[in-house]
Amino acid sequence: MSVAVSRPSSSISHSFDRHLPNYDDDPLTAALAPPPDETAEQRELREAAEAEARRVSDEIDEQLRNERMALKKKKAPVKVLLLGQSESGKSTTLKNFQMQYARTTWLAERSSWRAVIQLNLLRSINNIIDHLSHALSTVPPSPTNTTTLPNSSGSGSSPPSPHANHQTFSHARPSTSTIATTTSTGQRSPPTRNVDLPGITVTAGIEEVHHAGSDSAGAITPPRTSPPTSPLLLGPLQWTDAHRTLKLRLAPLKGVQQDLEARLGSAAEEPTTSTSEPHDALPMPPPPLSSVPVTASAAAAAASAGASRRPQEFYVRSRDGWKSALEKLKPWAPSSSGDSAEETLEKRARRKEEEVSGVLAGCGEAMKALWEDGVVREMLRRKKITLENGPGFFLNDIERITKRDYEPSDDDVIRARLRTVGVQEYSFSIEQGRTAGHEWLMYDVGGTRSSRAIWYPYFDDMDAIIFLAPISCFDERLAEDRRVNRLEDTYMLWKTLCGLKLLSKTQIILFLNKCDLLERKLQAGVRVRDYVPSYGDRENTVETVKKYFQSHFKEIAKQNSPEQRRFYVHLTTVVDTRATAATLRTVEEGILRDSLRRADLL
Ligand SMILES: Nc1nc2c(ncn2[C@@H]2O[C@H](COP(=O)(O)OP(=O)(O)OP(=O)(O)O)[C@@H](O)[C@H]2O)c(=O)[nH]1
Ligand SMILES: [Mg+2]
Repeated sequence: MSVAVSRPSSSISHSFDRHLPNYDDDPLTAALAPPPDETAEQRELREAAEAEARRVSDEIDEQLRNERMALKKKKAPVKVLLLGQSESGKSTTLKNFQMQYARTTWLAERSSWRAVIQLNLLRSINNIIDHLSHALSTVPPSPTNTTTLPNSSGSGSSPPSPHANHQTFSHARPSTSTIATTTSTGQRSPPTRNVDLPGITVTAGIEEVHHAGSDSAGAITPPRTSPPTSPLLLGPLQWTDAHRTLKLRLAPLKGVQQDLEARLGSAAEEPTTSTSEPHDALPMPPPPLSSVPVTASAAAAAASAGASRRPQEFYVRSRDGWKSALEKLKPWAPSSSGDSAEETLEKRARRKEEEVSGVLAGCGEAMKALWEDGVVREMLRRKKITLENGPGFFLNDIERITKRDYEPSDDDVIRARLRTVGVQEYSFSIEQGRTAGHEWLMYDVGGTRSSRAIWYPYFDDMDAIIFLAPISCFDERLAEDRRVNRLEDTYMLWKTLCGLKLLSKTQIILFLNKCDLLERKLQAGVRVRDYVPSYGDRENTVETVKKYFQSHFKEIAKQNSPEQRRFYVHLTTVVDTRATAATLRTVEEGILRDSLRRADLL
């Protein structure tokens, strides 16, 4: 059949023309071809119909393309960045996520935290010993007060050090003294203690200790509670030879701390004050973000740009952070092969671990005696040292942690302190619940001032930011720069983040954290208005203070955001895993909903 085909006028038809030079015998082309006697009016109508068909077709193509992208986005992991100053609780929040949503990995990693927890405990003990040594150096040893060193059989463990064992000092007669101690929660224990160890008796030598506000006023807060009622408190501390013995007995712990620190690397170091630190809360100028992908090299580049300030801080290893530090400390799996060099290393490492556990087990009772000693507590109180409120506080768990077969609990891991160095990426898949199956990528960053330069490359492409603001810190100063108030620094950071145009469409969720410590401080009588003048004459109650801080953060966000954004806020105590689980469920669903909604809008 031969059909005459008039040349179609549309571009589609032209392209047909090019690729299929001869249609004469094609029935489909014949069917679609305009009638040979088409009038000008008909032709106009036909062409309009063709144009409309093309438009609809293009629209469908576009829609399909968008749906494909949205689907891809939906399948892509939800990305969340944790931000906030150092010790604000970022890693602790990440741990809560991991514990709740990636239980299998959590359980697999849990025992790796043992060394970190041991180190946390050793830091506290050695800190006390430093103060004790200083105090003892100022008093001459008593000729009558003598003590024997504890032997190592008490806890069934090996001697901590050859020179600390088997030494005998003449014995101190225990006297009956009555000591009230303060627990980590601020409660007083019954006033009944003499400190007795196998082979050692610590005589406290004071009758009563009153320190209602002693343990919770915070590191730089002068206690504002009523003065002690007992005049004995005002006198010199009654040091005895038992304290000297304790000091000697615990001397090997310094070396063990150094050993663990060496194994953990720079994450185990806490920042020290540097007055040359930059004053701005978020120091580095942002690089051209749109062109910077979230990669290890981008982070490393940004890091090295800031490295001139404090090189040791920029030990950036994107995608690992504390995870790799823990990796180093993972219990060594038994090797099935022969006596290879690797196995020798393994054996050595395992032996080291056993040595650490052995020393701790040997010193457990002496450590407990030191921490529970009334004179030592009184010394700490007078020096306004509140270890209970600090990071990695495990002094109330000495007995458990110094056991040779100690295994960290969930709670121990949550409370363990290991500074984040660089950026740690953590991925997990929600295991159950309404959002099961979704992949998440969480980024945890180091929060010290000099670490913040490496945050920028991560701002791009985040579904949400969780910003941790520790509201108990209103009376504290930054460890890395003692001139800067911690709350002030957090305000500055919050303001900067809210003001960034790049983040104007990113959901920012604010965690007003460390509410438990805030409560403790207020109960101890610390007044917010003494540190935050704008607080004025408001009541110094927990609820009023929380409300005040909340509205202040809200106001900063409102005034500085380039576009209006919803204010998401949660009052948290992220070491409280139960309460945090409920918060995280809300946060997780909210972030996911927002991420999917944005995907649909693409
Ligand atoms: N009491 C109490 N302690 C908390 C809370 N949140 C965190 N901590 C403790 O504070 C310490 C510091 O918390 P991290 O989560 O390590 O802080 P970070 O923000 O990751 O700090 P960097 O890694 O230095 O940036 C840890 O020992 C936590 O256990 C809280 O709400 N209450
Ligand atoms: Mg951290």
